[in-house]
Amino acid sequence: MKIAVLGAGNMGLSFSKSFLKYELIKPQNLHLITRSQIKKEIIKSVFPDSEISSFNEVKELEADLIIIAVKPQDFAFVVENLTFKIPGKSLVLSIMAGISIEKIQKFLKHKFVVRAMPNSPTLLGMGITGYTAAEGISFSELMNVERLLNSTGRSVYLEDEKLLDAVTALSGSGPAYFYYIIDAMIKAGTEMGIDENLSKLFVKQTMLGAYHLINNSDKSLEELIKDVASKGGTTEAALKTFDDRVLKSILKDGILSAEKRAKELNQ
Ligand SMILES: NC(=O)C1=CN([C@@H]2O[C@H](COP(=O)(O)OP(=O)(O)OC[C@H]3O[C@@H](n4cnc5c(N)ncnc54)[C@H](OP(=O)(O)O)[C@@H]3O)[C@@H](O)[C@H]2O)C=CC1
Ligand SMILES: O=C(O)[C@@H]1CCC=N1
Repeated sequence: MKIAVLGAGNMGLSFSKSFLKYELIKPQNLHLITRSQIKKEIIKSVFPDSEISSFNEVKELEADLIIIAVKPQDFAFVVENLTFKIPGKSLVLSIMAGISIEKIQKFLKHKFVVRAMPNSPTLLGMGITGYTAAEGISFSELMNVERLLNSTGRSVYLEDEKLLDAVTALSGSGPAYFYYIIDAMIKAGTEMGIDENLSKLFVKQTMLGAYHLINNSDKSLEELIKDVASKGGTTEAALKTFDDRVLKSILKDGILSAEKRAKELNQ
C-alpha cells in the first residue's frame, strides 16, 4: 500500500510515525508533501527513507491512500493549486476539522472519501479518532483505514457524519481544554507559594490518579466527587465557588462554540 500525506504538519507527521512504527507500510511507500522547502529538510531528517516533496514539485501522484492534513482554511487554496491529479482509484482520508465529505468530493472531483477526526495524543498512539465514510467504499477498504487509525490509538466508526463536528469539539479540541484547566491549577499552586515545578508535579500526578480512578471504579462521577468532598471541607468550598460561577456551564458553552466553529469551517 502506498500512502501520500498532503500537509505534513503536526497531525500528518504523527500519523506517518504511527504507520511506520507498527510497520503498516514500508517507509519507501510513504510520500510526505508539505508547503515550505525548509520544512522538507527537517522532515527528511526524521523520515530518511520516505519521499518528501513540496506541493509544487509533485507532477504525478501514486498512492492508494491520500491523507489530507492541511488546515481547513487552506483546503480550497491547496486544491486550486494542485499540480497533480488525484488517482481515480485512491481512497482519500481527510482529517480536516469541519469540511464535509460532500465538499471534499466536490472540490477534488473524487467519490471515495473517508472523513476522520483524530486528536493530538495520536503522537503517542493514545489518540481517539471518530470517522465516517462516503457511500461506495467497501467494508474491506474501511477496515484497512481503521487498521491504520488504530495505530494512532482508538477509533470509532460513526454512521452520522454530523456527529463528527461534535467529536471535533469534544475529543479533537479536547486535549487543549485539559491543558487549559491544568494550567489554571498549576498557577493556583504557585500563587499559594508552591514552586512551579512542584506545582506541576502535584497537578499532573493528581490528573493521572484521577484518570485511573475514573477508569477502575464502578462509581459514578458524582460518587467519586462525593468521596473527595467531605462535608464542610476544602473540596466543597472549591466546588461551591465553581458552581457559583457556573463553571460547568461555561465549559459546556465553550465546547458548543467549538462545534459551531467546525460547522462554519464548512461554509
Ligand atoms: N492539531 C490537532 O490537534 C488536530 C488537527 N486536526 C486537523 O488536522 C489538520 C492539520 O492540522 P495540524 O497538523 O495541526 O496543522 P499544521 O499547520 O501543523 O500542518 C498543516 C500542513 O499543511 C501545510 N500547508 C499549510 N498551508 C498550506 C498551503 N496554503 N498550501 C500548501 N500546504 C499548506 C503545511 O505546510 P508547511 O508546514 O510547510 O507550511 C503543513 O504541512 C487540520 O485540518 C486540523 O483541522 C484534527 C485533529 C486534531
Ligand atoms: O483547532 C482545530 O481547529 C483543530 C481541530 C481539532 C483540534 N485542532
